[in-house]
Amino acid sequence: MTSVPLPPLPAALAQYRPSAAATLGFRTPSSAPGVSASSSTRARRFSVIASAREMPWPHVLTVAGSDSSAGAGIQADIKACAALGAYCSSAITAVTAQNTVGVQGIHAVPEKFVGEQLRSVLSDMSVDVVKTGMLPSAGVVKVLCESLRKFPVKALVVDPVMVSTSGDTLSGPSTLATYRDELFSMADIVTPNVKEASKLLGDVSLHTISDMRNAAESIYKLGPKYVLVKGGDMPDSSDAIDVLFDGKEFTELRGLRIKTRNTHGTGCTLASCIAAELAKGATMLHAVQAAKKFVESALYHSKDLVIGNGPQGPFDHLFELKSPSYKMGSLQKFNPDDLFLYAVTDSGMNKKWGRSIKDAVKAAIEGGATIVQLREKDAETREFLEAAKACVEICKSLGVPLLINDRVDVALACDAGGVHVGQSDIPAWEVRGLLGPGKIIGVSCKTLAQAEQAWKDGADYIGCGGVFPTTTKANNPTLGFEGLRTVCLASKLPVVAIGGINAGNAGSVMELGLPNLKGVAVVSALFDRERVAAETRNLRSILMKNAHSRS
Ligand SMILES: Nc1ncnc2c1ncn2[C@@H]1O[C@H](COP(=O)(O)OP(=O)(O)O)[C@@H](O)[C@H]1O
Ligand SMILES: Cc1ncc(COP(=O)(O)O)c(N)n1
Ligand SMILES: [Mg+2]
Repeated sequence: MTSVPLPPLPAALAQYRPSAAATLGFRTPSSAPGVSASSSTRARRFSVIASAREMPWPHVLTVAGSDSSAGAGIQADIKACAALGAYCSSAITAVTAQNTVGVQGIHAVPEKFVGEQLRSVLSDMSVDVVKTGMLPSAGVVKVLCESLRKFPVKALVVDPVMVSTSGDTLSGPSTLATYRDELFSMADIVTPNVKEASKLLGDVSLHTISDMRNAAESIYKLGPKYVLVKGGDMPDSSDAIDVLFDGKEFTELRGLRIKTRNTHGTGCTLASCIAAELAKGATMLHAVQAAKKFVESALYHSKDLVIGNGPQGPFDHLFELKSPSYKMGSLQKFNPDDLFLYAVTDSGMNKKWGRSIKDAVKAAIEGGATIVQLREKDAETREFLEAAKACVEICKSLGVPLLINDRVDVALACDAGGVHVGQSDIPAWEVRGLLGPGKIIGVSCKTLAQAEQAWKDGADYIGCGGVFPTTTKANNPTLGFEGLRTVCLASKLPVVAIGGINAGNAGSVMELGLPNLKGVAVVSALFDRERVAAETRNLRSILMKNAHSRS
C-alpha cells in the first residue's frame, strides 16, 4: 500500500475549526489563497455545528485491522458499536485476507499512513473513546501513543490482539515491549485473552481462575487502570469466566458458555462494546458487564448460523433486529419502565373472590398493570402450569411481560417472560443459565450486598421491601422509606418497591423521587378486592399523578 500526501484541510472545515486546523499545521482560510466566505455564511455554518453539539453521539475510534470475512477486526468493531448505539470511526492498521478457516495473508498499512488516518479523525471529530485491536508493529503502537498524547480522549481500551482464534499470528513478539512500556500506561483497560496474557508475561502458563487472577495482577502493574483477562478460550470450563482487576478488587464475570462454532471476533466485539458503553458514560464495571452480556446474547442467537466452511464462523452483531420481539414490538426484552405497576397474583385471594388466576390477570392488565408475576405458593404444579400457560397467552397478546415466582421449571414449560426469585431460591446466575439471556430475571433484595450480588449475577431488576408491613409474607422485616432509599440509591439495577403498598400509600413511595425506583409491586391492593380492574385503574392514576409531579 502506498501512502499519499495529505491534502490541505478542506476550506469549509478550516472555517469551522480554525484553532484545530492551526494546531495541526493545516492551511486556514487566511492562509489559503482564493478561499473566502461571507461572515453570514460563516455564522450559519457555526450555528449548524453548535446545534449539532447539543445532540452528541457517543463516538468510538477503532484502531485495528480489517478482516475480509467481517467476523472480527474493524468490521466487528463497527457492527458492535452500531448495535450499542455508538458511532464508530476507524483507522486501519492492516488489511488481512482471512476467512472461517484462518488467516491467509496480512498487508500492513504503512505506519505513517496509520498516523494520517488518526490525525484526520481525531482533529475533526469529537472522539470519546479509542479502542485498539490488531497493531501489527511496534512502530504503529508508537504512532498511536503519539497521536493520543496530541489528541487526548476520555478513555482508551486496549485489546492486545496477537493471535487469531484460528492460531495465526497477527502481531509478532517485537510489539510486546512497546505495548508494555508505552501503551499500557495510557490505557483505561487492557483486555487480553489467556494466550495473550501468557505472552505478555513471558509465556507463563494459565489454566485456572487463580492463574487468571495472578495474570491480571501482574499486567495491572504495567500501568493500565483495569485489566480484564478473558476466559473464552479456557479449556474444560462449562462457564465463560472473565476476571476483572482494578488494582484492589477482583470481579469474576461469569456467563454461559454458548456451544457454537461461531466465536470468531468475540474478543474484538467485547472490547468495542466496552468502548461504546464507556463513550455512553458507563462506569468501567458496568461497561464490562454490558459488553459481556452482549457477546453472550449475540453468540446465543447466532449459535446455529452457517457462514463459511471452516471451523470458526462469525456471529450476528445485529441479532436484535431479527428477533421476533424487536420486529413485533413485543415486550420480551426487558424495559425497566415495565416495573411501573407490577401486579403479583395470590391464588388464595383470587379463590376467595371466586376468580381464576387467568381472569384475575386479565382484569389487572385491563386496569393498566404493566407487568405480571404469578406467585402461586400453594398451587399444585400441574394446575399452576395450566394456569400459567393461559396467562402467558393473554400477556403475549396484550404485550405485557409475565414472570413466574420461583419456579424456573414452570417458566420454561410455559415460555414465560422470566422468573422472580427470592434470596433462598435458586441463585439468579443459575436461573440465567437455565433461561438463557433473553428472559427477565428479578431478585428480592433487602440489603446493598444483595442488590450488588443480583447485579453481578446478571439479574434485570430487583424487588425491594417490604416497604410497609404486609400480610402476604410471614416474618418479613419492614425496611420503611429509609431502607428503600438506601438500596435504591446504591442499586445498579432498576428497582420496584414491594410490601404493603396500596392506593393509600403508593403516592408517597413514588414521591420519594428515587432515580432507580421504577414502580410499585402490589398483591392484596389489587387481588384481595372485588373489582380488580377498577382497583388497578385507580392505583395507576395515583402513580401517574406522582410520577408526573416529579418531572
Ligand atoms: N462460547 C462462548 N460462550 C459465551 N461467551 C464466550 C464464548 N467464547 C468467548 N466468550 C466470551 O467472549 C469474550 C471474548 O473472550 P475470548 O474469546 O477469550 O477473547 P478472544 O476473542 O480475544 O480470544 C469474553 O467475554 C468471553 O467470556
Ligand atoms: C483483523 C483481525 N483482528 C483481530 C482478530 C482477532 O479475532 P479473534 O481472536 O476472535 O479471531 C482477527 N482474527 N482479525
Ligand atoms: Mg476467542
